[in-house]
Amino acid sequence: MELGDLLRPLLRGWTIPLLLFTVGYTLVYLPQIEKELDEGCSLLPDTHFVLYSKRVVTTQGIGPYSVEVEGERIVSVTKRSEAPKSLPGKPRVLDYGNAVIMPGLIDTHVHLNEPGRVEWEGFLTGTMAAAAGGITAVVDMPLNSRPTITTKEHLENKIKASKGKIFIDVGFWGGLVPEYAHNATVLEDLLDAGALGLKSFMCPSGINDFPATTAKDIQASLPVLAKYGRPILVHQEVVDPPADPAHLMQGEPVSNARSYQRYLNSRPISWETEAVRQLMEVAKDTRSGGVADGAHVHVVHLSDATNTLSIIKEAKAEGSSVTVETCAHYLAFAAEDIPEGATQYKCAPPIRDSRNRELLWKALLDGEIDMITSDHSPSTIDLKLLEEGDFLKAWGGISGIQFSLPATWTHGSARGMSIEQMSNWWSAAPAKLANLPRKGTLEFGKDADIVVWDPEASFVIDGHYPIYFKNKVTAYMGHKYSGKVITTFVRGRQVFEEGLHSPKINILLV
Ligand SMILES: NC(=O)N[C@H]1NC(=O)NC1=O
Ligand SMILES: [Zn+2]
Ligand SMILES: [Zn+2]
Repeated sequence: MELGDLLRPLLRGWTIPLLLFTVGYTLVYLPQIEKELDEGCSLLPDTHFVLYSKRVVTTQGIGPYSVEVEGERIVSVTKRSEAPKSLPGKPRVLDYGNAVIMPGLIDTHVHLNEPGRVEWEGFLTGTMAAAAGGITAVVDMPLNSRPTITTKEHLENKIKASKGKIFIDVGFWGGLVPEYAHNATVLEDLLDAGALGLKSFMCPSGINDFPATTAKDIQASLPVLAKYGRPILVHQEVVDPPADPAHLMQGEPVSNARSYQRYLNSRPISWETEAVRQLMEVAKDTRSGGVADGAHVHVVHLSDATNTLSIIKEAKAEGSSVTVETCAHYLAFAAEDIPEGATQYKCAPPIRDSRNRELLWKALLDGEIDMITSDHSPSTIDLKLLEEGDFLKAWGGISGIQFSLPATWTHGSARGMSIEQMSNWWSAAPAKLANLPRKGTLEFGKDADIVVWDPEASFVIDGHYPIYFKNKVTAYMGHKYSGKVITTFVRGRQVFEEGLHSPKINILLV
């Protein structure tokens, strides 16, 4: 007798129950499993919990508060001198004592380079590093992925490439290049597909399929951006006076290319000042009643705190809709301290002298610079030419997303910066730039995007330090910082806690 013959009479009576079970399983149980999988995206099993510490950064000031999280949102922020008790039937209380509970950082200037250059970085490693650094959302730049994100199709392709690979919220800037700058349909399609705004370069970007735009090209995009109430972010250098050919990573070998001063001379302050002068001319269109009223111009990675900043201040005072960021590395490092051949410090515009660094800090503290980003722009290690130490030919870009918080805190607290100021530059202001109204502060109804960190804990980034971004060459290596991230929550999911990451969460801001 075959096995089937044996089972047949047994199954006969079971046919209907089996059928019912299958249908029930598919309709009721499978969705439940999906939900549990999503819940498994957190290191914490709870979906309703309370965070407490003596130093919570709220819109009412910093102090002892409890922050209640339910699902993805903050459902209450309450002042109280003691941690609430964990009682049966009540949400679990996580008491972080004297640590700081703060809105997660939002880094609006990050190059994740996927698809197309995953050997440089990627969604997985880049967002793991961000989560470990207390960053709960990044906005990815349209370069250096391949293709660059200049059309709707390219953006859709990038969104697809991110599926199942991200630990935090990720949004996207679209790219503005001369080919489409005057084509409103292409730009509108890109914005409709979810781009949070546009980004362009006023000088060669180092990536061939992302050519430079002129101020006129940028001006042409502004009425489209006005219609959507979105910003254009601009890399503010123009090759003026005409090039020292060395800066373009081509040309003949140049003597003393290992000297940082040599590199600094190749990209003078005048490049930055002239670009911003041209840009602030076209930004006049954003003024109230102007042809691009509703659009916004954002200057990325300000490195010069002298003439360039003065022009930006003037444009703001005259009513143009303008903001400016600087990067953690301009606030942490100074040209005089960069060793010969140390190309891990190469970026553009370059890190300038310590006098300028102090002026950048003063401008932040005086409210003249609006926010800070990482401009995390990695490449493979070989492109950094660490052995030759050739500053003129090495890839220009600093990897450091994981260290933004400790670097800002260490250098800022030494200059009188408060935790609330830091939170404003790293969370509230970038949320506004990227138009993310549910993010940036700890308030009722907002996304539960939270970092808990210890300002007093210090550490050295050495060869043993766990670095999560892909290519572990960084300007921050060898330096000592205070400000250790304890844990990071993204929309109520605990995605990082002291060396451990949750499974990926896969949420996009588009
Ligand atoms: N292409 C690219 O990422 N360039 C960036 N690197 C850098 O240091 N400045 C930049 O604009
Ligand atoms: Zn740039
Ligand atoms: Zn950049």
